Amino acid sequence: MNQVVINDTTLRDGEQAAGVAFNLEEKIAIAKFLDAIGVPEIEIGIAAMGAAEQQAIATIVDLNLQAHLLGWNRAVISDIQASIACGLKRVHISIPVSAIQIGAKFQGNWQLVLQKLQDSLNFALDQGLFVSVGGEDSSRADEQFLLDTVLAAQEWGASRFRFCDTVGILDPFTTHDKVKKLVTSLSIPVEMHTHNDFGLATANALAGIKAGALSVNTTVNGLGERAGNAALEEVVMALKHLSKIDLGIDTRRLLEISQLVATASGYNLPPWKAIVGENTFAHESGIHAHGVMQNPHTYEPFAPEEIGQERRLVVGKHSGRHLLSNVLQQHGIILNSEETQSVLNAVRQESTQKKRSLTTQELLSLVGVKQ
Ligand SMILES: CC(=O)SCCNC(=O)CCNC(=O)[C@H](O)C(C)(C)COP(=O)(O)OP(=O)(O)OC[C@H]1O[C@@H](n2cnc3c(N)ncnc32)[C@H](O)[C@@H]1OP(=O)(O)O
Ligand SMILES: O=C(O)CCC(=O)C(=O)O
Repeated sequence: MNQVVINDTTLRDGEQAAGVAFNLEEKIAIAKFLDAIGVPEIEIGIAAMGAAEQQAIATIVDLNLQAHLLGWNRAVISDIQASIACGLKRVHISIPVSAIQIGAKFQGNWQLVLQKLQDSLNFALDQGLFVSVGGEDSSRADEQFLLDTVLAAQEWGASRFRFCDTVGILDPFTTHDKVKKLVTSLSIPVEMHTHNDFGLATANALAGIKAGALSVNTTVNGLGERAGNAALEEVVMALKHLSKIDLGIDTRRLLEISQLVATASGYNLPPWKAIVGENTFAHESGIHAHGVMQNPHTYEPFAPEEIGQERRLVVGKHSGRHLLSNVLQQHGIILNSEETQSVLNAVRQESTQKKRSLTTQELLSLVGVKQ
């Protein structure tokens, strides 16, 4: 299998999440971090948005990162001129490809859309740029029209095609079928761009890769339009552990970049967020904690250190004797069986009342230890 690459779009689709607006420092920090952990390509913004965005793009270009930097454009020559003015050498040109999108935006005039693509593509190629072409709403497009469009883009000189499940309506099986058809008919690589409206963005990205896609769009924390995109941390870890594809990303810093983007976006993650949520390596339930204390693999799919996280054993409503004794022993407290059960009952009561697990201090004061 050829090497699969990440093209992270936290700074473009990620920032399109309603209510998210990164400032220049945050954009620079995110771009540098993505580069530092080995993300090979970063979609850094939309120059057509105006002066502030152009300044941010140009500043990131000037950082001379290892990663390839890509700018997002409509099939509009002035958009591409704006990208060029920022110093970008790679541009992505997007056109709508489904009947519903072409109907709403171009009154159903698909010839006009193709003409705009050809004109803007020619313009970008004349400037010596690498050009990726995106099919907005590829998943709802007529399959023959989509294929004809992509074949035309390939013939006109596009270097890659982005298959977009713009409204996240695919499942992994349908994704695999659709992407396989494209991959077998094209000589340029296919890139996956999947949305999470039904919670399937990562699964669909993986299905596309299994079908032969060689590039995948991600965003840190899955940030993005509506329910978001395929999450960088999920795609990287699922490919590594489930598909045995190591992308060479420094996974030990995934938690750190997740926290950076969460802060910059102004949105905290739910504790159960896959890979980077604060509970992904926390064990409270008696049976789980007992198992983990014998062998962490009983209830952990990989070691927490692999993403820069730490394991936590937490005493709460669902805890059992083994966990409780273990925690108390760490504080020099050894109880007999009856005493342990009585503390456990008190833990259940207090935890239910407080609607959370207990801090060590709260546990110790239940046992009568003064701190
Ligand atoms: C699925 C996606 O995520 S696509 C990316 C979406 N991202 C964004 O929209 C964020 C950044 N966007 C912006 O800042 C603005 O929308 C701009 C600068 C691109 C355009 O702004 P405005 O000129 O004010 O237009 P507005 O956003 O209201 O409407 C979009 C226009 O682009 C046109 N358009 C939409 N998609 C495309 C396309 N792929 N190629 C060419 N034109 C397009 C629409 O038909 C409409 O054209 P019109 O002004 O001639 O009617
Ligand atoms: O890049 C494109 O072509 C469109 C990307 C996009 O954000 C989407 O379709 O959801």
